[in-house]
Amino acid sequence: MASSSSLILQPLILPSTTPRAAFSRLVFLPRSLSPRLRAVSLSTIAMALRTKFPHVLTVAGSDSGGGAGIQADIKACGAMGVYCSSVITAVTAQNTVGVQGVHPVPEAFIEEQLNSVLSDMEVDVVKTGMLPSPGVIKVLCDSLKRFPVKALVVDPVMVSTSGDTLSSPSTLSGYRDDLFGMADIVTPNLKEASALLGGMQLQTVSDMSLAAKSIHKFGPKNVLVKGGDLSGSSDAVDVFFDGETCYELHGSRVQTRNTHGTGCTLASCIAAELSKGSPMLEAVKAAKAFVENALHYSKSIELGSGPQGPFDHLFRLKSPPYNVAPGLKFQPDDLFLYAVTDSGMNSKWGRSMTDAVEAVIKGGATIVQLREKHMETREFVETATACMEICRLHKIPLLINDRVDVALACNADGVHVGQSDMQARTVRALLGPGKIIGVSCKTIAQAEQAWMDGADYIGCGGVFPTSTKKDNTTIGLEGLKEVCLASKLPVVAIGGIGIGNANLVLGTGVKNLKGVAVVSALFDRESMEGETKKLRSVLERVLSNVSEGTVVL
Ligand SMILES: Cc1ncc(COP(=O)(O)OP(=O)(O)O)c(N)n1
Ligand SMILES: Cc1ncsc1CCOP(=O)(O)O
Ligand SMILES: [Mg+2]
Repeated sequence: MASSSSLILQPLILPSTTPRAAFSRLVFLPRSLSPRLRAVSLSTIAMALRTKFPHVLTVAGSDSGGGAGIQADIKACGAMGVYCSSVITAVTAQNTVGVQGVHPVPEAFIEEQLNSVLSDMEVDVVKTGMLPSPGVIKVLCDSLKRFPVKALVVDPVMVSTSGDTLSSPSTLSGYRDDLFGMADIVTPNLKEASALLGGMQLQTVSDMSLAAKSIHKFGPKNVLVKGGDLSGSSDAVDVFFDGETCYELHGSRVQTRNTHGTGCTLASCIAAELSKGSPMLEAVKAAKAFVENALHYSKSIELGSGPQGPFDHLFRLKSPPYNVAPGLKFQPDDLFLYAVTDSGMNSKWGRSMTDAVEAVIKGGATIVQLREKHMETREFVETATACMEICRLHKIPLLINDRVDVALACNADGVHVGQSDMQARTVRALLGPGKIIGVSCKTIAQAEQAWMDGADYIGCGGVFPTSTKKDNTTIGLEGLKEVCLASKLPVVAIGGIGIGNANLVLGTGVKNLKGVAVVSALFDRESMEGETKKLRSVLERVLSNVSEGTVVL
């Protein structure tokens, strides 16, 4: 083995994002190598370590308004951290009012653009948008046969939301007979799915499932039917079919006029995620979350006088990182065993907050809230940051009680607020759409307000008398049921709950009552892990009895 004196330290300039990453890429070569061999070795290593930049090629039309088409695709891919090249199939004159003109690019020149990019630039995924004529579809299919790529995403753009035609009806057979068979996914909206299926009526989610299955027969590996235009639906439901299973993907319907380009963006984000190596369903979910976030952040944009405005793909550049960092997405079932800490109890038993959090997670807690009424702010942030690390490791959401500032500082998954804390609507504005917000409610009116304010769940209680929270009114099981039945939100019960009475709570069998939140029954005990395990097994037993129809009291 060469001694250190016979080694040269040869830093290679290789793609790296941080100084630390650059340092870890320094390469040692023996001094004894001839300069020529050294040069050859270095270039071989450089080639081997070269970072391949994920690359999406979009084949679509230009939107002069910048909200949809090629412009949306490039911005979306950039926002997802992916390189995007573009083959332009048509130039459109459009704005927020509608499409004023379409100027198709000659097919031979589309072919030339495809050749230029595909022959040279290592494209991973091709995404298609506006393909104005059957001839363009044929040119594209031929190019893809000559230059195969890892995946093909087809957004069968036919008519703009303003009702203007973007591709001739004769393209329908080109899509169905030629392009779909090569596609990894096709992403029609309701109108496009209906046109592809000869005018089939699509009015419900089950119609969408049928449509997805029928379109799958044309040959694509996966189909996503987008339900953004489904009338009477309070959320944004898309149906994904992978040839075996149909999935309903629910998202929140963002109230905004700035929706121009959502279809192009969704398909581009799917392509971008695929180019990074994500599996298809994960790519679709990530794309849907991106679009939902972008719509949220763009609600206040005012551009143009028409009915449909553009949104901001690059919202992440302007938002503080804690607002957009992907945290744990809220799942109502996370409320099943909700552990709420108490520093008084921890110090009584001589344990740190981190040990306490680790113990309840090991015992089976499904979500944790740090409820610290007296801790100094600096200590609270440090403790919360340490607890966040533990929770992240175990994929358990961590919420902060009352203190939005602490939640922001430690990038917690969310905040729980009560009726005298900051209003949930303000918390939502500060935390952004991706974070979890819980609100304490004792009445139907409070539950309605929590829903309107954008809360994710309700904490309802005290169900039984408790000495943990002073002067707290007890609402009983009846009060709990009343709030649950009046709200669409998932509910967690709190107050005086433990191993001895958790069955009474979950045994009510109310559908949106998802779990129990517990302080003293876990933290004012010698073995927190053991107590959490016991409570979890009680809850699981009740749940299985309830789902079999037996209510255990
Ligand atoms: C899950 C859960 N539900 C209710 C509460 C109570 O919150 P709040 O009414 O703000 O009272 P304090 O906890 O702040 O005393 C909660 N913390 N968690
Ligand atoms: C925070 C809170 N909110 C309503 S009751 C309560 C206290 C619950 O504590 P315990 O589980 O010890 O009864
Ligand atoms: Mg509070």
